[in-house]
Amino acid sequence: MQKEFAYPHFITGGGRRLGLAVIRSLLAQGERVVMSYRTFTPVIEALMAEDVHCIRADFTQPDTVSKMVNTIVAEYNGLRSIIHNASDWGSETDSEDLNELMARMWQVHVAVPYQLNMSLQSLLLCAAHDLNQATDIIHLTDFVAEKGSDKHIAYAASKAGLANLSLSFARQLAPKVKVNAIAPSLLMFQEGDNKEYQQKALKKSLLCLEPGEQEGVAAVQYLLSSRYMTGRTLALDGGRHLA
Ligand SMILES: NC(=O)C1=CN([C@@H]2O[C@H](COP(=O)(O)OP(=O)(O)OC[C@H]3O[C@@H](n4cnc5c(N)ncnc54)[C@H](OP(=O)(O)O)[C@@H]3O)[C@@H](O)[C@H]2O)C=CC1
Ligand SMILES: Nc1nc2c(c(=O)[nH]1)N=C([C@H](O)[C@@H](O)CO)CN2
Repeated sequence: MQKEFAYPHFITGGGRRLGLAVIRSLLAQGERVVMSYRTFTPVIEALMAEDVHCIRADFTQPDTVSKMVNTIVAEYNGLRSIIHNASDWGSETDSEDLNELMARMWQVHVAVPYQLNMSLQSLLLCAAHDLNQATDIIHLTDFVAEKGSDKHIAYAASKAGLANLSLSFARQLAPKVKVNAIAPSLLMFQEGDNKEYQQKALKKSLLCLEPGEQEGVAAVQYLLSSRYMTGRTLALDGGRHLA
């Protein structure tokens, strides 16, 4: 199979909300995109029709992850970025088996991002050499990685692990690859969030607003355009750390 020469962005969990918004912003810039999805929906079908390379992978099923890695390595000579967006916001109250919950949180938020960074870093380095500019790894973490969460304990711990990956990979891959994190506290509510929950969540920050997915898109775009940031976290939290 002829290898593709344009260096695409690779984003995980691109089928909805922030991941999908990031894809749309990259396509609008004329960039090529490879994405992973877990659930096939009409959105995925539409992205395929727009020449987005959509690869199915459930991060709790290692064989689907390995197959995805093999596909990317076989079809591309380099990657412009890896954006780790896929996430499972698991909670202790919704879980009957806490060992399974912790294992799943670690798998989705730490083990697979680690595997992808280790397996695909040569493609990032190759693109950086050819483009003569640094390429990027971006981890979507969470405000609670630093502060903890009493309702999403395993989730918060796994996001802290993901945040730590940013530090290690920033050391390992500099100067050819920049590695940063984005830590939102609130970007957008879930459809099922009731008014009482939303009001309580909004009051946790100084700015008391739901910024929406474009706040996250702007942060991704900043990191991709920055020439001098690595090993850092962009905190998108409305001043919650001071509230
Ligand atoms: N929304 C917010 O306010 C906040 C978001 N964040 C972080 O920002 C990022 C984007 O948030 P948001 O858009 O709300 O995320 P969502 O929870 O809406 O979507 C996450 C994506 O991850 C995918 N995913 C979930 N589990 C798996 C799995 N086991 N294997 C593969 N993919 C999986 C989903 O795939 P599919 O749809 O195909 O099932 C989905 O597309 C996440 O990392 C999140 O933790 C942090 C703080 C606040
Ligand atoms: N994977 C996800 N992680 C998180 C989500 C989400 O919808 N998906 N949402 C939040 C909330 O914004 C929470 O911080 C306040 O309601 C956190 N992480």
